[in-house]
Amino acid sequence: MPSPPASAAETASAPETVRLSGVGFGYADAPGILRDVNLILPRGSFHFLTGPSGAGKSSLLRLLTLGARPQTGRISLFGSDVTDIARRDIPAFRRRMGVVFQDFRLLDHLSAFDNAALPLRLAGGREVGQDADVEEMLKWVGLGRRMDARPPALSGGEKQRLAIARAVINRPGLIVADEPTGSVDAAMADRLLRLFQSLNRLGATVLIASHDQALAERSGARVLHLHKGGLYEAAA
Ligand SMILES: Nc1ncnc2c1ncn2[C@@H]1O[C@H](COP(=O)(O)OP(=O)(O)OP(=O)(O)O)[C@@H](O)[C@H]1O
Repeated sequence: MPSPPASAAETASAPETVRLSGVGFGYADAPGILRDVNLILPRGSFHFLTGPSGAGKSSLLRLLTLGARPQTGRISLFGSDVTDIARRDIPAFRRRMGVVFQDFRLLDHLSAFDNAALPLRLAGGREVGQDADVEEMLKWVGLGRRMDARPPALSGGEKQRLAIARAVINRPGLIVADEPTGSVDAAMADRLLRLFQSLNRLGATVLIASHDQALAERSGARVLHLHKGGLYEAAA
């Protein structure tokens, strides 16, 4: 995989990247999705989040990525309490996270290359070597021959791999991925897992929501399980 750019993966001195304390969350027609959830992701840790469909995995990730606010409890990221964060302060936190959404959220009018390069462009400027980093990352996820294609011309698995490349290109301190291997075969799932593991070794904190229990077990990562609103750590 590409060598890390000068910007360090993790700059905060806080020992925990994520802390949820007594978090409760639900929707008007689906209350109590999360009840009194406590979670600490130490800096540089790697966790899988499992649970049946509808258990609230995506909802939990949405809280962590500041796409929703908890109804009770507190959330802190990189050592800062973000429970009542002002909207204008959210982008600064988001720039420190790489998020792989279940529905990919790619920009259809941009090429695969430009989608993957977007976080680097948003972070400012075009540093020497950035384009080579993007190319190398796209090759790593098997899109070396599809760099000029736009998302509507990509398969589901290709879109998923592009979404992952975009999420990690900036070496974020926190990587949050929602079913990042749901559309790829087992060999590619293992390859993507290795990418997340490499980034984790470089210092990133990683949380992956997945139905793929076997992948979670193969990863050797700690496994968190959501069930009936509660979060449990599976026995090692
Ligand atoms: N925007 C929303 N408005 C109302 N209800 C919602 C909304 N988003 C999710 N829900 C409901 O909240 C519950 C939890 O959904 P969530 O997507 O968090 O679960 P999940 O564990 O990620 O499921 P899956 O594994 O199927 O992706 C489900 O019952 C879902 O129907």
